[in-house]
Amino acid sequence: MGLPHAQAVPGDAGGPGGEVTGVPVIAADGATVTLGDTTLLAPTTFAVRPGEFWCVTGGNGSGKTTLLRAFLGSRRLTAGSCSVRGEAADLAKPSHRRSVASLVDTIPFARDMTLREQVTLVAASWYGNAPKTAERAGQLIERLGLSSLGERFPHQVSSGQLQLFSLSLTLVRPADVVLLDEPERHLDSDRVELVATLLTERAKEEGTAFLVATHEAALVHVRDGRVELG
Ligand SMILES: Nc1ncnc2c1ncn2[C@@H]1O[C@H](COP(=O)(O)OP(=O)(O)OP(=O)(O)O)[C@@H](O)[C@H]1O
Repeated sequence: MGLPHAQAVPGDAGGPGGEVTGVPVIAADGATVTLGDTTLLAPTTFAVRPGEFWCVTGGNGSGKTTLLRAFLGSRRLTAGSCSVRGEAADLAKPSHRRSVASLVDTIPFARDMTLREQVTLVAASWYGNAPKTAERAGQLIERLGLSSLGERFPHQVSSGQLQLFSLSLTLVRPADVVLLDEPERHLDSDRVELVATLLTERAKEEGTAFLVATHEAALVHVRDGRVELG
């Protein structure tokens, strides 16, 4: 018996249900992961263009994290392909790592640096050590409501605040594609709205493509397209 197929659902901005116009920045073509008799990801096909915000939905164990890891290049497919800017997703390629920012697996924190220092350090590694870099980091910290916590260490903030800090480490760098696995973790509904606004603004203003695995209606609501797994 063949594997079930994932279903791509168009959003308000049009999606895979219709013909994709423009060059997709990420594309899955029959992407499948099996391990022996176990299916981690059923064959999945869709394409996301620059500036689009896509959600990946489906029940627990339906393959959302597996799909994100396939685009990250850390999970090998057993059939089909996942490509970023026309090239197979492969973590070993510097060009791939430059294109893709992610919060899929836990980001390690430095215990002895403040939140602001860590976000600024990541920004400086991409944009150089300049006053404008610190300003950029500060603006993101402020947008995520962390300004008053910037001088604290990771062990001095709550789980939701740590999640916002992880998001700021992910979003402070340039990227063609951002992969997020349940960014709503530990966040109250006001913070989820804040994050949804920030992400969709970045998609529209900077042309970043987002692929976001989520169980959160507020994020699904703002999508341009959706991949339904399971
Ligand atoms: N290393 C592994 N070996 C065998 N099965 C695995 C492995 N990793 C994941 N799976 C299985 O693959 C399926 C997909 O897992 P995945 O983590 O992608 O699901 P998910 O949709 O992200 O789930 P959740 O909503 O619970 O986070 C699950 O049934 C899981 O048990």
